[in-house]
Formats: sequence, structure tokens, C-alpha cells
Amino acid sequence: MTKPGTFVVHATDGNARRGTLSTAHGDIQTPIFMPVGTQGTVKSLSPQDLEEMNAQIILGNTYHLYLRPGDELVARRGGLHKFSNWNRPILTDSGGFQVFSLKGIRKLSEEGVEFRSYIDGSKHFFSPEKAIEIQMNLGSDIMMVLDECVGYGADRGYTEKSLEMTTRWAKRCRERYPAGSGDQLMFGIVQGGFFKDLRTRSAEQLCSLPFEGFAIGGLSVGESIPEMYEQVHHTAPLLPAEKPRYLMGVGTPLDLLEAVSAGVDMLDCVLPSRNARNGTLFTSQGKINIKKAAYKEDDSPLDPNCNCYTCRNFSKAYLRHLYMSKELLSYRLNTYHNLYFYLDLMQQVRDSIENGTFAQLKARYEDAYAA
Ligand SMILES: CO[C@@H]1O[C@H](CNc2nc3cc4c(=O)[nH]c(N)nc4cc3[nH]2)[C@@H](O)[C@H]1O
Ligand SMILES: [Zn+2]
Repeated sequence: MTKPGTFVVHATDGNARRGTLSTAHGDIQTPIFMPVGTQGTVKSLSPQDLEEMNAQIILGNTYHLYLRPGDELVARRGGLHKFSNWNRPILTDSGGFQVFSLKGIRKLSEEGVEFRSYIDGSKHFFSPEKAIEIQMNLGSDIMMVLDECVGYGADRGYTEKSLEMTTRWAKRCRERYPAGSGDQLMFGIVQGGFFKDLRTRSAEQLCSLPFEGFAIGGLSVGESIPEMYEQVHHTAPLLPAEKPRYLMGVGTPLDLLEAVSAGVDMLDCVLPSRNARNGTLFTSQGKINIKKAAYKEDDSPLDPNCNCYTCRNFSKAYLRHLYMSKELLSYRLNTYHNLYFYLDLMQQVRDSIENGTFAQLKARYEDAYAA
């Protein structure tokens, strides 16, 4: 098995990179989209479904799994892979985003952040070290540092102070689990809000630390698409070319393509799974909403160009019926298709970088998804 953390770039097409990241639970082919499985499950799908659609890595969340069922309970059952019977790579987010984006009381200090459980309101405290200890208990292949994701519209002064603390917290996370001390990888997270010089400072400070990869945080927090793209194109090239670059919480199919064109290698977003549950489905011809009356007697598949279980076996009319009747199977079939679509899109991206046709692929989807 290749040493976990090894990242090899096999081909490039412009700034887009085709790579392989090795982890203790297998290799990840990049660029990659990572389905979100907040509570140790990608909602409505089984590990078998995810393997069938060639999901290579899924996300779990420190905040949620710490609160329920508890990271120590998971550790006693051999860690999150064994507990959820998902034996491919897992990345866990540190909870930084959840703690800072959840409503309700939280107290932030140099030491860490105090917050209340969304389940029963009980008080809890995450230090950077605690956030790493939870991820060590979960046994995730990629751990994220505890950071402060400042909200959209935060002023320069606050953003500047926050990024300095995020760097100090990143150092503490790395010291808690030093590089090479085990098979788990650790990624730093660049902040700096929407101030390019602060993004540069955050990247410089973090990239001097021995992380196996680097994430762009603080985006997809309510800003406009052009504002997000501007920060992605500014920040991605600042990150070491020989390490994986992960854009957190992004995005639509066009966002994925734009981020890859800026040099991003890894992305995650709740969009495909969350939208599936409200009937918004992504297809090769653009987005459709299955609840539309027009589909009532439409016997055609969701997407004629999609080879997924949903598109091969069910009509739009049936999928609309399931959705309108709030049947559980609607969640499953819609989620299956949306994630299959995202994963298949990224397979096309990987192939296009290898044969130098990424720009053409991006243009084709831009036409299909033009507003
Ligand atoms: C577009 O979907 C909406 O927006 C959220 C995705 N946007 C997002 N931005 C993020 C930033 C960070 C960060 O700076 N740090 C850490 N540790 N994790 C992060 C996770 C993030 N997720 C979804 O939850 C959904 O509500
Ligand atoms: Zn499909």
C-alpha cells in the first residue's frame, strides 16, 4: 500500500490537475466530489449503493458524531469505518463550520469554542486538540483542523484577527497529531474572508505547516457566485501544487467545473443530496424539478444520458408520484441519481484532463446549465 498522504499529479490541462491521493483505506482519484454523510450515513443510501456508483470517499462530521452517538462509543466499535461498514476513505470536518454557523449561544476564546448541543441544549467545549481527539476516535482518513469560518460580511478587522487565531489553532491541531505519527492525514483550512490580501496571509501562514493537504474555507457562506469564484481563483494557486487542494461546501455542477479549472482537487456539498429530497434533480440537460405537473404522464427516464439505477428503471411520472406522495423511495431514487450524476461528472472531468479536453467539457455543461 502506498504511504498515506502520498499525492501524485499525473496530468494537467490548464490549471486543472488529475491526481491520486493515497489513504489508509485506499487511493482517491482526483478531481473528486465527496458525498456528505454528516451522521455516518449519506442520507437514504447504503454503502452498497455508494460503492455501486463508485463513490471513493464520503464525509462525516465531528460536531454531529460527537454529540450523537458519541465519538468514544464509535471508537469502542472500532471507529467510523467499522461502525458504518464503509470501508473506503472517510474525511471528517472538524465542526468549525457547524459551531459557527449554528444559531444559539457560543462563546469563542483563544482556548476554543463553547457551544450548545442542537439535540438537548447541553453545553460543550471544543478546543483545537479536542476536535482532533474526536477525529482520532472516529478514525477518519482525513481530519480537518478546528477553524473559525467567519460569516459573510464580516469586516476586515474581525476577519484579520480571526485568521490569525485560526492559524494558531491549526498549529495546535498539528501538534496534537504530528505529521507521520499515524495513518490519518490532516488538512489545514485557509480563511481570510473576501479580502485577497488576508487570504494570501492565511495561505502563507498555513502552508508553512506540515499538513498533507490544504482546504479553502470561509466560502459558500451566502456570497454571490462571482465573489466565490474570485476567491477560489485567487487562493487555489497559493496552495502548494504538490498537495491536494480541497474547496469546502461547494457546490453546483458549474461550481465544481469552475473550481477544478482554478486548480482545486476535492469538493464536498450537501446540494445533490439535499436537493434530491426537495425534488430538484441534476441532469445532463440542466436542472429539473420532478414535482412539475408536466411530468405527470411523462414515461421518459429522468435523464436519457444517465446510466444510473433510477434512470434505467423508473419514469419521470413514477418519480413524480413518489415525490408527491412523500414516499420514502422518492428520497432514495432521487438521491441515488443526483449523487451518481455528480460522481459521473467528476469521472468525465478526470478523463477530460487526461486527454486535454477539459475546457470543452466545461463549456458543454455551461451551455446546458446556462441560467
Ligand atoms: C451550499 O450549501 C450550504 O452551505 C453549506 C456549505 N458551505 C460550506 N462552507 C464551509 C466552510 C467551512 C469552513 O470554513 N471550515 C470548515 N471546517 N468547514 C466548512 C464547511 C463549509 N460548508 C452547506 O452546509 C449548506 O448549508
Ligand atoms: Zn440517473
